[in-house]
Amino acid sequence: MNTTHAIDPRLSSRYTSFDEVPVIDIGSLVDGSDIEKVAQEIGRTCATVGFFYIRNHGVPRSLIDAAYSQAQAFFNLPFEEKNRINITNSGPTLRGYIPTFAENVDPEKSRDFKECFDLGLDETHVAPFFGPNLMPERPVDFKPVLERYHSEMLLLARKLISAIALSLNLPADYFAKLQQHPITVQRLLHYPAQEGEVREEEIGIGAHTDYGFLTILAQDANGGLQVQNKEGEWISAPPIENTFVVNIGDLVQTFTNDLYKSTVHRVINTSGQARYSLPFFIDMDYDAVVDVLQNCTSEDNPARYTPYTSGQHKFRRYVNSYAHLKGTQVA
Ligand SMILES: O=C(O)CCC(=O)C(=O)O
Ligand SMILES: [Fe+2]
Repeated sequence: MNTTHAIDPRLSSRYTSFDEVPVIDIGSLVDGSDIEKVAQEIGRTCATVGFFYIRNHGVPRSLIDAAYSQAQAFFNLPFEEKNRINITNSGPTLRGYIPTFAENVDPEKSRDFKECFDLGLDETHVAPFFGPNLMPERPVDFKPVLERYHSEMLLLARKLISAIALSLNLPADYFAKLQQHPITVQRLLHYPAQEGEVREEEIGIGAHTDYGFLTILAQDANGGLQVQNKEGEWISAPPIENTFVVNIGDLVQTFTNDLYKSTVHRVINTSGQARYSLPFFIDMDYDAVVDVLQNCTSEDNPARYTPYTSGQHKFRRYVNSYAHLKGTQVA
């Protein structure tokens, strides 16, 4: 990665050894040979970093490459064509195309210089965040390739989630029971090349935590993802071949009474190139209640959260970040 131009000093990150965002080999979780070992490692990392790379995840390289190709072909379409499937036309489904600056995850501080496309799998289930996708007419293989990619992500997420349950001394299917029809979003992201000095007021994606349970991210070779550590320092999470970046979201932090961290992160694309990434998000069922786990409380450490539903939390966070939802009443 070449840093081709000056960067606002407030945006600098400290490159540290990969140990800071650890790499976990999940081969024995994927093939079932030593689930417990991987679960313990994931648990330790969730309690310290909240972010980790996974290696030996079993997702074919050819499928990941195909998903990137479809994303690039889609974002290369004329704006008017993409804008026909704008998320604002999707009603409560909240799927489709999101132009630059239409979603700002840290709106007080920065505008997000990114465009997105969101799709889901469950097109018949009836609840907000579910329903028909808004699919583009081109590229022709967009729908089948991305649905396949999304399905693979869901399978992988379920394995990781069972490991998270085991790491908390819960039955492997503890969370799965609250994820019969989970809200999922497969997002495609395009961060256009930023010209001139990159300033904090306008970066790829502003500082935020993820709203859901778990995120699995494929990032291209251009870098730019930064993760905030306990001291408030920004640590780079550079691309590593044949890995995904996994992070836990707000729902896990609530379930675990802050034991596991929903870590703040952002993207600053100083590569001088267009950057693409493919984050997959999984929450719980829309109506599932997110409440502090009993085994994460004690007399000295009472519950720090009052229960809420998964859908309620996601919708609140959307209202804060989507221009077209500003001012919407939230239950
Ligand atoms: O593009 C990335 O590397 C991260 C994106 C992200 O944080 C998000 O979509 O929530
Ligand atoms: Fe994120």
